Amino acid sequence: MLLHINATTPLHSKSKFPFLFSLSFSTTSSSSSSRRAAAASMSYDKQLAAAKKAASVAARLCQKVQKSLLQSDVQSKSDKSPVTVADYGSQAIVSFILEKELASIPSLVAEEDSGDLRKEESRETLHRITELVNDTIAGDGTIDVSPLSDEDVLTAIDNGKSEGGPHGQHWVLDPIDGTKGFLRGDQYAIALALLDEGKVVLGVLACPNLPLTSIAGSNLNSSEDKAGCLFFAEVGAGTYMQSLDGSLPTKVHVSTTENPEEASFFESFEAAHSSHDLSSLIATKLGVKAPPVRIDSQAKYGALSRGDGAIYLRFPRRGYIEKIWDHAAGYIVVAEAGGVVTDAGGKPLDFSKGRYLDLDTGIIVTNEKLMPALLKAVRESIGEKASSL
Ligand SMILES: Nc1ncnc2c1ncn2[C@@H]1O[C@H](COP(=O)(O)O)[C@@H](O)[C@H]1OP(=O)(O)O
Ligand SMILES: [Mg+2]
Ligand SMILES: [Mg+2]
Ligand SMILES: [Mg+2]
Repeated sequence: MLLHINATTPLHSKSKFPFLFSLSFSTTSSSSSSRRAAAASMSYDKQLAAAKKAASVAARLCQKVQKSLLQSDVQSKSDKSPVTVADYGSQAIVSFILEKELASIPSLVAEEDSGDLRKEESRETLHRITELVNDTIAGDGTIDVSPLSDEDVLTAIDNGKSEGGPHGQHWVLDPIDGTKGFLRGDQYAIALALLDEGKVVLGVLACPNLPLTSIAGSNLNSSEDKAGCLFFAEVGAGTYMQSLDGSLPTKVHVSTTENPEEASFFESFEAAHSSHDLSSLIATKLGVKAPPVRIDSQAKYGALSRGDGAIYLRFPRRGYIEKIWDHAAGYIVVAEAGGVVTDAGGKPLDFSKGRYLDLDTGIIVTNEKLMPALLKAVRESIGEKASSL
């Protein structure tokens, strides 16, 4: 293991953030060096700048809504999951800003669509979303555009209908990941990533309620630190974190612990999203001593990327199909920080198959040293659960 004290960013010759000071631990790995090699001829700096701007402005819209959430702001989708004016507003803003900053309509794979908003009974809701989008854009002060109409907002939302896939570039967006956390006033994230030829090449996670300081051992939902975090990663260039109000970025790295007794693990706050029983069995088998840290959304990946915890376990109920927007940004934020993300069978996640992830049972995340023991504990625990049914 090497200890780097960086006055610039000497990670590789294609230095992305020469103005940074950072203290980081790093390990050399074949997977990260091959990612670097693949990235050597490609720069996504312009797209990353656009993505950071889009996610930050969308986060402002979400913060405004979370402060004054009205009953009428929340609706139910056909799958019974909640959706709010902020989910739609955030998607419209990200879609609109990407188009404006990059001067072309983005191919966007995003969670929401305008179907319900086009219904007659949603007219008032749509007006409220348009008003929120226009107020947020005007409040930013750097986006030169005349106010958007309801139709402009619907069109921006519907840009998110792309199917993704293995060819070309596609943006991947969850405008509010963790809507249930958002409604509770807890953690949520605006998660934006870029796929190039089926691979995630950059990711941005805006986490408005995540403290800038470590949440290890603290009650994160009552923290006084309200700045919010913006994590960003570009393939081959590492992961950085800054405050949502624009502090200097610092480089982050996953926990390097090899000892499960020192490791804490993250899982969904919602028991309906991931089996708490199975993760408890895995943690016990592995020798983890600390109780689980339950957080909504991809904020888990952000917190993991800076070493607040060492493991993330996610086991949705049988039959639930994971979507690429629920993991793409989080995946690269953790991978570029030195972490490993696989399905429960140890296979890397494949983001090239369209809107869905095709995977074995669940998703697990940790550092390279702990992964073999974690995979063994996962395999044994799943086996025990199956034989006890
Ligand atoms: N039944 C479910 N099982 C697993 N995940 C779900 C389920 N319903 C919604 N989700 C999605 O899981 C993610 C949040 O999981 P968690 O917060 O538990 O990590 C969100 O993307 C949420 O969607 P959404 O983006 O609509 O909030
Ligand atoms: Mg949703
Ligand atoms: Mg989501
Ligand atoms: Mg969502």
